Amino acid sequence: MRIFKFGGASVKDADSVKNVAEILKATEDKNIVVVVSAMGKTTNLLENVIAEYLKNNTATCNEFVTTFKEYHLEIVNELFENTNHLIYQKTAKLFDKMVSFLKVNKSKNHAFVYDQVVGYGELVSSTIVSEYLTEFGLKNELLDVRKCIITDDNHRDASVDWKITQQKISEKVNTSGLSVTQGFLGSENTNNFTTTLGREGSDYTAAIFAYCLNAESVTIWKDVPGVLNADPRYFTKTLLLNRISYREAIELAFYGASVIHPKTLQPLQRKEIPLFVKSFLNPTASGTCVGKGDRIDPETSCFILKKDLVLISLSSLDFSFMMEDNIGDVFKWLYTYKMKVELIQNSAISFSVCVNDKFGNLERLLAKLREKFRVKWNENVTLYTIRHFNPTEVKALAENKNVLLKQESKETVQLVIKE
Ligand SMILES: Nc1ncnc2c1ncn2[C@@H]1O[C@H](COP(=O)(O)OP(=O)(O)O)[C@@H](O)[C@H]1O
Ligand SMILES: N[C@@H](CC(=O)OP(=O)(O)O)C(=O)O
Repeated sequence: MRIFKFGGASVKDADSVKNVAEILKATEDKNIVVVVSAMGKTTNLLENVIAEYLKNNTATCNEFVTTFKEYHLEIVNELFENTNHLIYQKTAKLFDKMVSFLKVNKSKNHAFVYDQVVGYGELVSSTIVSEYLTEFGLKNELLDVRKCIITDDNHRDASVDWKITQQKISEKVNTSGLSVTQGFLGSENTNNFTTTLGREGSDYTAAIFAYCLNAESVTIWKDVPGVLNADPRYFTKTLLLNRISYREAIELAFYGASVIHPKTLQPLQRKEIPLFVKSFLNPTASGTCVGKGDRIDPETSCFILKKDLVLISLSSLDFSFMMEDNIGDVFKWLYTYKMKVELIQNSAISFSVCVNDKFGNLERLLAKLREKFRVKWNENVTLYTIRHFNPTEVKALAENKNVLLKQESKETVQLVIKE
């Protein structure tokens, strides 16, 4: 049994969906679970629907809904010649369900509404991919992942209930055929409402299936040749990493190498299931293999960056030390306001923390911190991380940049830079 994950870029238009079918056709193994994400940038589009909906901007919300429908219908029109094909009814049903949720919903809980709406990206894309594979001659079963992955009710960042999920996946997945399912989604155990596993969480979905099915491997198909030693969006010279250890991959993903979702690696490492990162543009190339061991091949420095972070610097109002009690309070509030902590540094009377304000709570956090500390902050900072650095590279990176903070350990240098 193998797990293949196709992300937004690999199903962004009709040609890409056709390419997915070609990749599956060329694979000798027929026992595959295919995990698909929403097409292209659909999740961003649905985030706009939700934002406008919650602001009661009905006209703008409806415009985004129309764009969502038209985008998918254009892909369907190109994929299916028969205008009476069942796919038209199936997609129309999903569109109607989404719209009627928006009509009848009374909840103002952003995270809850978000999960109920954003999930339609994956529900529509998996339906189109599954129907197209059938049309193409690849018999498959469309699985509702919400009947397989069971989570708590922490909407937008739900945690998996591994015991029930294991049981459900074993029951629902036909291990001798091709299944297509949705990435990113789960459902609440108590009432079946849709939950999501965090943005870009479909890689993690693939790892959950792999873990529960004791899969032979996971392959995530990307628009890059594999894991590179630097983010190709920001660095012109990059090198393909042929092989990396789980530990190295966890570190890279944690520091922000967005090619692999950080939660993906732990379940795979626990069962020593290899992860292949391959190019859907060049499927026969070997890509990157993440597996056992402790090295990276080739041995090289890796450059990662995270943008749009906030650096908060605190000092005590009365010149007292920043000790356990003060720091304990800071962490309690960071947790309460759902800040993702990227880096911390402290001295006797000051404490700096670089955070990702994923849920838009910065103002509230700052207000709370001001009750107890002198607070300074810088928005829109970038955190650069260099693993296996050499000093010349660090110097070159920092040149002509406004470095607000630097932290160095044996293997890693991190710089917080105001661009
Ligand atoms: N170290 C890296 N190696 C390769 N790609 C990277 C790296 N860091 C960031 N990326 C970015 O990750 C993208 C692929 O991941 P992602 O956008 O999540 O794909 P998908 O949504 O299709 O699954 C690449 O297009 C690339 O811009
Ligand atoms: N569609 C979701 C989940 C996901 O993982 O997408 P992708 O595989 O395209 O990163 C998102 O954009 O967050």
